[in-house]
Amino acid sequence: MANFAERLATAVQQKGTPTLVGIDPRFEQLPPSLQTDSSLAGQAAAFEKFSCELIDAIADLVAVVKPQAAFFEQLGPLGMAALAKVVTYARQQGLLVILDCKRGDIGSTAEAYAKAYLGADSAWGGDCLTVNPYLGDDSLTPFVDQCVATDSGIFVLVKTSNPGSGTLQDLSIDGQTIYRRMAAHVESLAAATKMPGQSYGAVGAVVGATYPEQLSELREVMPSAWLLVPGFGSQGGGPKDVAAAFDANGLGALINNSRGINFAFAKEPYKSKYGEAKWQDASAAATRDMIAALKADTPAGRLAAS
Ligand SMILES: O=C(O)c1cc(=O)[nH]c(=O)n1[C@@H]1O[C@H](COP(=O)(O)O)[C@@H](O)[C@H]1O
Repeated sequence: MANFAERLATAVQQKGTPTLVGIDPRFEQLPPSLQTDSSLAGQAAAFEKFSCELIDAIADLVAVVKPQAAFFEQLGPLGMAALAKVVTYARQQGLLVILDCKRGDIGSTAEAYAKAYLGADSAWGGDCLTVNPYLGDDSLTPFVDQCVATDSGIFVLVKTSNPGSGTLQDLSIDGQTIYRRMAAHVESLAAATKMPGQSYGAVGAVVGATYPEQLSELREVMPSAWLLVPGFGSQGGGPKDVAAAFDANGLGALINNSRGINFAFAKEPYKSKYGEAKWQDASAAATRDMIAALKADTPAGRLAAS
């Protein structure tokens, strides 16, 4: 099997878009027809149905999905079982799966997380995992080793999209911000996991669309790292904000949109056109619109198939 960076680049080229659909089910925001049973079992069944139908709606359009574990985890074991089925279903539809679990712990424990989530033969079968690096460099090593052993990948939090991300990440130490220092470490891991002739390694970085200046700075200092860029749509980021995340070929960045695609049926212009009854069509239309916007206003327009 090709390594993660190569599989990702190939998949993005084939679909011709860096659009990443986040799967973030919220029971009270699901189409009302799926809100019939609010017991934990009922919610878990609704999440599974919603997620799989969402995957059906967008599988031909995008290369990657990112299920957010938190929404499934809040339902306990039944939610986690639903998440496992969603991951399997997404992979069966030919999509790459980034498990958004934001794991991180001391090295010996991180090893267990890495084994749990990374690789086709792991219990969760993820192609990729989001990782919280603030326990330090040794906490990342087991994830990186597992990526190399199983042709999988990780995205490390560097500059997150939330309003409070500056509290810690923007602090300056010896004239350098913490996020910039983390970026240097991610770049060294990305470069070390790069195969000869490849542009990117198995280690990528999360950088929010809500901080376009930092996104531009971080693209430059992490030339070997794929960027996962959340914050598009509901958090305020737009195509122009993410344009600097790409390389000259339109590769190197995945732009995530969760709520804007999941619940498109509840917002104009999709609400009037599709409504709740055709919520899957609304999600597909919102995805197509995002693809078109990224194509028009970012280097993603240079992707071969676009
Ligand atoms: O790692 C992430 O995906 C992530 C990092 C970050 O800095 N900001 C961020 O919003 N996310 C996740 O990306 C998704 C964004 O959702 P929307 O704002 O609905 O598009 C959520 O699942 C967040 O948990």
